[in-house]
Amino acid sequence: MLEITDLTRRFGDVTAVDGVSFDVRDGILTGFVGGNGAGKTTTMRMVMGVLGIDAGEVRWGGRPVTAADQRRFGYMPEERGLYPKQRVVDQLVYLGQLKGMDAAGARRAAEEHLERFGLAERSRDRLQELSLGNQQRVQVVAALLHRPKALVLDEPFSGLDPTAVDSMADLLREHASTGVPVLFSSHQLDLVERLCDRLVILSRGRVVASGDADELRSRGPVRYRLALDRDAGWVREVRGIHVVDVDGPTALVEVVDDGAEQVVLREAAARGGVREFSPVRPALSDIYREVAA
Ligand SMILES: Nc1ncnc2c1ncn2[C@@H]1O[C@H](COP(=O)(O)OP(=O)(O)OP(=O)(O)O)[C@@H](O)[C@H]1O
Repeated sequence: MLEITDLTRRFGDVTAVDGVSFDVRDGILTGFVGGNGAGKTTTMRMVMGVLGIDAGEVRWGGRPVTAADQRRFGYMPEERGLYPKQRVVDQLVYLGQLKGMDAAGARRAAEEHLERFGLAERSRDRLQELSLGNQQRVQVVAALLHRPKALVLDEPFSGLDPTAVDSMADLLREHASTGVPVLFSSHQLDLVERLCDRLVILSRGRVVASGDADELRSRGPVRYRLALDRDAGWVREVRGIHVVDVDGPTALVEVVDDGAEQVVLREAAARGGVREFSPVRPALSDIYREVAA
């Protein structure tokens, strides 16, 4: 497990990362979400040891992380950093060797992963001849090649088409299922919600929420959908609720005072013609907007 405690980094007057704490647990995917400039990249760089830490610490396996540990992690940096003119497979073999693999083992692993991503036929191409999405896949292969002990990926899904997103997600899940902690950043909340076991939401350098999707949703407002066979405008008169929307015979209401939904239900039943009265789980995007506001 990677434990990130009170991590802080300043650039001049800007505190890019401000006392950030969260765990990246073994065997699951943790999504790191936040808007532009929230501090995701800076946090990941500190975890990987490519940027100094002003305060706080990163622990691995219960003790402070070392440079030797970080070499055994897989990292996909924001600045992708592969060589455009070098052939795909040669560059993967080279990177594998830098990570301590022998040439034959690195070649085998590279070919296996390229095959997996449908890139086997491109392995002799120069990187710059590939589409941006395929270059991205090669970049992820580079991070995975040496069977890393932990994976830290900065925006691995950006620019990928839906099929590539699915194959990338399968690959990450497969690695996670071998007990590896996986942390990846993304702007795409819907994607993170679909793929992740846990989410960490960052805003202006601070963690504003973390947990699994259900836990986060349960912090959101409780809403009910009401559908009648006649106009639902009367809900506006009910106390203890906030009316989010009324559209003819349907209404969406938010419970402000505990139990106020029962008042709505009783009133609806008394008026007759209730077709539906059901709780609505808030979308994670609503929670995100609320906590990141
Ligand atoms: N090397 C640097 N020098 C000065 N300021 C920096 C540096 N790196 C990051 N920052 C600032 O730190 C803050 C956090 O940036 P960071 O890149 O970590 O955010 P992010 O969440 O990864 O954003 P994005 O999703 O846009 O990549 C921003 O205000 C950014 O301008």
